[in-house]
Amino acid sequence: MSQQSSPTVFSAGLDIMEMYKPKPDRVKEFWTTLQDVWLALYGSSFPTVAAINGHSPAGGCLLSLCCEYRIMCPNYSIGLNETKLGIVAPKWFMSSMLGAIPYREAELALTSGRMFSTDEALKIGLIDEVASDKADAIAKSEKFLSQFAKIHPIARKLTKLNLRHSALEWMQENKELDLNIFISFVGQPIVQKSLEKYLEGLKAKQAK
Ligand SMILES: CCCCCCC/C=C/C(=O)SCCNC(=O)CCNC(=O)[C@H](O)C(C)(C)COP(=O)(O)OP(=O)(O)OC[C@H]1O[C@@H](n2cnc3c(N)ncnc32)[C@H](O)[C@@H]1OP(=O)(O)O
Repeated sequence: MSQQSSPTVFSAGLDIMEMYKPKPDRVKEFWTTLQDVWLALYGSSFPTVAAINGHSPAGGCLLSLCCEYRIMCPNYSIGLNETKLGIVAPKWFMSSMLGAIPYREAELALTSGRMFSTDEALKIGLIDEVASDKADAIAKSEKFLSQFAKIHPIARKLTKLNLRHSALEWMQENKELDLNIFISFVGQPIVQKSLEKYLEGLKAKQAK
């Protein structure tokens, strides 16, 4: 079960400061750590559920998409908003989203970098249930997980991993390629300019 202790943020996604003016000695570790987290969580043989008790943009949304079930508290936002930062959600971010919502919804959401409210996310299937608060989200998560007590664990595990096999196999075979794409993409001046503008927007919002 994945849930967070911040009062309003489930996960703010990747640290933009690691991508803005990236330090060559850190960038490889930064990206491979993310790949490894995804491999471990998306490929976990255990049943997994995200209790989303706060905003969940980009990498935060990805974290929840790695789980089999998502329960979200009201009045927060969730989505893969990368295009709003002038960056591109990698192939495996996209395939994680496609595991939850139909292609058409994913294409519209990804190309516009749309963030969904809790109710909108429920409507398109990006989340599975709405909880009234964190305690309710945890109770609902436990209820979801408890149903697997009656299911043969090996049958459940093999079914899950077979369904996720091609995405997991792609990553295992292409970690280096994916890292090189990230490094060359993030180093481009146009990408750096976009990240700078996005960070300025965040600061301006905070100053209000
Ligand atoms: C081919 C490969 C291409 C590359 C692909 C890379 C994929 C990228 C994935 C990502 O995850 S990118 C990150 C996307 N995240 C966001 O867009 C979140 C932006 N933040 C927000 O929307 C809000 O901050 C919030 C999370 C909703 C919280 O709002 P709140 O009002 O509570 O706080 P703020 O005042 O906005 O922020 C406080 C403080 O935190 C800084 N900050 C917020 N998010 C990030 C972040 N992701 N990285 C670094 N810093 C972040 C924000 O600037 C404020 O900083 P200070 O002014 O206090 O220094």
